This record gives sequence, C-alpha cells and structure tokens, in this order.
Amino acid sequence: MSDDARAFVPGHVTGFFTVDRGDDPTKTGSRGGGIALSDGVSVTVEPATETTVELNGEAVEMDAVERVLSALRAEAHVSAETPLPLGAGFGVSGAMALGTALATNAALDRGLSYNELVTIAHGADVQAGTGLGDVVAQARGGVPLRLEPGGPQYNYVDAVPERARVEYYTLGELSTPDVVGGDTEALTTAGERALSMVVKEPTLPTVMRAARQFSREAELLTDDVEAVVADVIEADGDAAMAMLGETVFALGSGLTDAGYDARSCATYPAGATLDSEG
Ligand SMILES: Nc1ncnc2c1ncn2[C@@H]1O[C@H](COP(=O)(O)OP(=O)(O)O)[C@@H](O)[C@H]1O
Ligand SMILES: CC(C)(COP(=O)(O)O)[C@@H](O)C(=O)O
Repeated sequence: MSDDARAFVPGHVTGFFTVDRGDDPTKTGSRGGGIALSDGVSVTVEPATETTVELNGEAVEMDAVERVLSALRAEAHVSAETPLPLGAGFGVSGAMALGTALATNAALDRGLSYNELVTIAHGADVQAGTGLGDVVAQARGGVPLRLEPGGPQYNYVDAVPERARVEYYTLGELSTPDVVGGDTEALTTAGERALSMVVKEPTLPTVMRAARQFSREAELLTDDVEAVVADVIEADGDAAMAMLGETVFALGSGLTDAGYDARSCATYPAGATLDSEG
C-alpha cells in the first residue's frame, strides 16, 4: 500500500565552509559550521504517475529533488511549504532533497534507513551543484560542525552544545553553483581557518566571529550585507552572513534591536524527521 507521507527538515545557515571534491558524491562535500533552524521545510510526497515539484504552491524545477526520486525509482507529486526564501543561503534545496527522501521512503515502503536516505539526499544536492554540507547538517540539527566532508559513511559531525533564538534578514540571492563550481582554493583555506577557531572554542559567539572572518577572507561579503552586519554589531548584537545568500543571521534579537524588520526563529536541536501519522 502506498500513501502520502510528510517530513520536516530544518533550515540550515552555513557560517563558513570548505569545498572538498572526492571521487564520488558520497565522499564530496564540505567541512564547516552553521546553525539548523526551527524555520524549515515541510515536504509532502504523494505517489503519482508523473513527477511534479511545488514550493509554496508554485511549480519549481529542482534538480536535487528529481535526483532523489530517480534514486528511489519513484514518480511523485512533491509539495513543500516553507517560510524560508529559496536561493538565499538557507539550504532549501538540501531540505527539499532530504524531505523528499524521507517521505518517499515512507510513502512507497522502500525500507531504507536514515543514513541511507541522508546519503541519497546528500549525493543529489552535491550532483545538482546546490549544496555540499546542508543535508548532513540538516540530518543532525543543532549547531553542527562538519569536521570531515561527505555523506554519513565518510563525514564526522560534531556540534556546539548550545541553543539560541535566531533572527534573519534577506536582501537577495547568491548562486551556489557559481561559487562552489569555480576556483575554491582561497575559500577553502579561509574555511579551514574558521573551522579551527571554532574547534578550539566551540561556542556560538565564536561561530559568529569565525563566520564574519570567513565571509571577508573568502571575499563573499557583499557591501549590503556588510552594512547590515555592522549595524547589528553597533547595536551590541552578534551577526554574520549566511552562505550562500545575501542574508544576515543574528543571535537573540540582534537584527530587530538594530531596527531591521527581521524574522525570528531558533536553533532546531534535532535532525530531520518524518511527521507522525494522524
Ligand atoms: N525562483 C527560483 N529561484 C532560485 N532558485 C530556483 C528557483 N526555482 C527553482 N530554483 C532551483 O532551486 C535550487 C536553489 O538552490 P540553492 O541556490 O542552493 O538554494 P538554497 O540556498 O535555498 O539551498 C536550484 O536548483 C534552482 O535551480
Ligand atoms: C554553503 C553551501 C555550499 C551551500 O548552501 P546553500 O546556498 O544554502 O545551498 C552549503 O551546502 C555548505 O556546504 O555549507
């Protein structure tokens, strides 16, 4: 019997990252740090004769989702709902891939385990060029530190043992394939430096400081984002740029204290899960 199934996947803002290409997608990924968010993506999968993908009621083309469905030999109507903007650094593509994997497995009784489904979604996001570390971070939750790249068989994920209220404010999109598909040597050096700062002192304020340093060193910080981050710091807050988007995220009420009309959520302590029935 097949039926509809729904999964929730937290959003994930990356503060800093590396690009680590391997021989296969499960060994390819990023190291880095970020924050899983209680604002995430609810993905409903309904088996169908032809695949269609919808985000907040509008049809979208999403390579990562199509790759997950073909890996699971499924045709389905995938409908996702989220308050997060697409293409602005919240890992919406990774969330849709992971949510599709979890919900398709349930709807079509594929009988795969969590790590197997995370591997499929990670590989799909990597091959689509839309993410390197979001899926494994979204499978973990909290404040993940990705110490080794790749899917669950190869990576090594630690975390900062804290939780916080988080605010975010988006000014625009940045193309993930353009950045991760280009020359990433300097970016990776900056990402490694940021990661070692946080490994030495695994706290949220250090994550934010490392993220600010990374965005400058990797030359990804835009003037508009820099101005907002500066305003938050001026108002005694803590903020940084979300990779890869023109988005600022802040701890506590940093953005609203600085006068921005920001959306607020919190760290999401758990990984992605299937919703319970009924
Ligand atoms: N209107 C749209 N704006 C941006 N991306 C879109 C849109 N419609 C579909 N897409 C697809 O969504 C994916 C966005 O990936 P990415 O930029 O990594 O976003 P995110 O940062 O949310 O993960 C890409 O596969 C892109 O082709
Ligand atoms: C930064 C990024 C490579 C892309 O993130 P997004 O634009 O949100 O898909 C992420 O997957 C990571 O490895 O940390």
